[in-house]
Amino acid sequence: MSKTYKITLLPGDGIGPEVIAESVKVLDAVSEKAGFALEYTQQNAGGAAIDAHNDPMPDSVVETCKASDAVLLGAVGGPKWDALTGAMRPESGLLKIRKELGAFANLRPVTVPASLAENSPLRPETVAGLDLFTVRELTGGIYFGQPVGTEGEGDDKKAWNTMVYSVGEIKRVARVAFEWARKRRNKVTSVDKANVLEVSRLWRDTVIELHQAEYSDVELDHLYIDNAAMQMVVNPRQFDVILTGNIFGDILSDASATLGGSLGLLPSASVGGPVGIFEPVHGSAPDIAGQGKANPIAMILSAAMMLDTLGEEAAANAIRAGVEKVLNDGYRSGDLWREGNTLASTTELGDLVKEAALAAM
Ligand SMILES: NC(=O)c1ccc[n+]([C@@H]2O[C@H](COP(=O)([O-])OP(=O)(O)OC[C@H]3O[C@@H](n4cnc5c(N)ncnc54)[C@H](O)[C@@H]3O)[C@@H](O)[C@H]2O)c1
Ligand SMILES: CC(C)[C@H](C(=O)O)[C@@H](O)C(=O)O
Ligand SMILES: [Mg+2]
Repeated sequence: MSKTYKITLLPGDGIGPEVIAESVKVLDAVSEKAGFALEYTQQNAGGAAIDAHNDPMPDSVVETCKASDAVLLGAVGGPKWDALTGAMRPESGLLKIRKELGAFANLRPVTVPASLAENSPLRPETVAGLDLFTVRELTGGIYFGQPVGTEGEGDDKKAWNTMVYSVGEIKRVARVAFEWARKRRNKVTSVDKANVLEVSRLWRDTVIELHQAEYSDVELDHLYIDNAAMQMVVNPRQFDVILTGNIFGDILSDASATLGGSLGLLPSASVGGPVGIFEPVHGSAPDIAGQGKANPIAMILSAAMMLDTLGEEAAANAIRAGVEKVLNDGYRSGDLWREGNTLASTTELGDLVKEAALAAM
């Protein structure tokens, strides 16, 4: 009997459904060849769930996710729902599912194959062959801290959010970063704002203590977030694993999209709980939705990270090899296209990656 994994698909909004379809196409092909099966349950999330159920993440969807082996998520949000506030926003639905699944560590790798270096807005020699890995805390910090509120009227109207971390929250995500560093080039750069924020002072002290107690074999340094954002584009090769909090990681990981030249390339895995969520770094890209222009590679590589987590590394590696082959052969969606490349649509890229992945098995 071949192994069957239960996957919940949350395509979401905008380009979410378009890129999810390509990842499923690739997954179906490699799983069949590798001899395991994926059984999908598709549910609404974000704006699509607001439209269908008046709730961006209904409890029934959370229960389906909890009962599965992994969740593949496209993207949520868009102009249609932008006037909504608080828990009714599509983005709140995403925060809810991350929290409910205990996905406190968001892994955001960035690799730039030599063939992509010419597509980067940065110099090819700055980015060719680059390989870095951000571990972003995902269920705490200013996204979740209390109190949150708005009060008053006119010029006296105020609003506030609170950035809170406990030692326990910092330690558990820092451990993830140190463990990944040991499997990679053995270096962690912790990014904070300890020159200004109490919460960052605690972050830095806790990372230093944990490092001394359990991970002194790993090289550790610290950068302030403003400097880190600058270093990311000027000298990205200094980084191996970047460890940072929720909002700094959000910003820094979009900045890291400049390295390969597009957000449409960056996958992520949100892990730590019993069921992982595999979601591209990008959003619903309303500006290109419905036009066949979306780059499906971020979503396809997120699906590969899902297979790694399920223990199907051979199929995951074949997907990554397929993506690399297609890029080496010069195919590009519009976000990356330059003179000399071959322009490909979302579905064409999915087909090409599928064939190249199968050939790599
Ligand atoms: N994980 C998520 O669900 C997620 C992440 C980020 C933003 N969002 C939401 O998405 C909506 C749009 O946000 P935004 O415009 O700030 O960010 P975005 O990531 O959707 O788009 C930013 C830019 O990158 C481009 N882009 C993104 N993904 C691409 C892809 N796969 N292929 C080609 N180009 C791509 C877009 O066209 C756009 O120009 C908002 O509602 C936001 O809250 C959701
Ligand atoms: C849509 C939003 C809630 C989300 C985040 O900030 O975490 C997104 O920007 C991301 O990077 O996954
Ligand atoms: Mg983001």
